[in-house]
Amino acid sequence: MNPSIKMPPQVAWDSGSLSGAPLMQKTTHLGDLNGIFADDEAWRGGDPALAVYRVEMLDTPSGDGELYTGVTHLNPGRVGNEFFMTRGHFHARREQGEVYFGLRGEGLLLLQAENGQTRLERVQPGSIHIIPGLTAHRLINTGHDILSALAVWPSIAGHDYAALSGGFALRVTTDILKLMAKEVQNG
Ligand SMILES: O=P(O)(O)OC[C@H]1O[C@](O)(CO)[C@@H](O)[C@@H]1O
Ligand SMILES: [Fe+2]
Repeated sequence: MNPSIKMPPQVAWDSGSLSGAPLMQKTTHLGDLNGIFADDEAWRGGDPALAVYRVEMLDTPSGDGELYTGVTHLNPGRVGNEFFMTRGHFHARREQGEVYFGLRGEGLLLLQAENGQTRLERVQPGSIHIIPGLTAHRLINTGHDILSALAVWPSIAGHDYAALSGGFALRVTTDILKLMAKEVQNG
């Protein structure tokens, strides 16, 4: 018998769109992000129905050893002077890591250790981000276009949002971004 060749799901590298397999989708609107942005007044003044980010995921099995694959499409925008970002989370199973790949747009991946120490990685088409266990993660769109990043993570990882109810220790605003650009220029 001839071996058969299966067509796997596809990601369109330019748009980040997934196809060729059953998908799941979730859109997070500005109104869902109460308490996430520093400027509460600016958040209240925004349109709660505005889409901030959309996650499309392959509808694949869960359980020990299974991996999830998804693409986050984060719109450009700001609340006050803070850039649009994902809610951000630790994994409920803290030791579980994750890999992100930048597909389009430009932004930052904010990483935070359990002791509150933060670091930033530049996200751009082709960038690879190894998020180790015990590390909270959030995508931030600092550009003018949609920021899309592919993520692969263990299905057992889960999400812990409560551990970050006080917010991440670093906020990326227009002012901070200008400061960081200056530091890069000055070496
Ligand atoms: O759960 P948050 O912080 O809204 O971020 C969503 C993104 O994070 C993931 O959980 C992957 O870490 C995906 O569901 C999605 O890519
Ligand atoms: Fe995650």
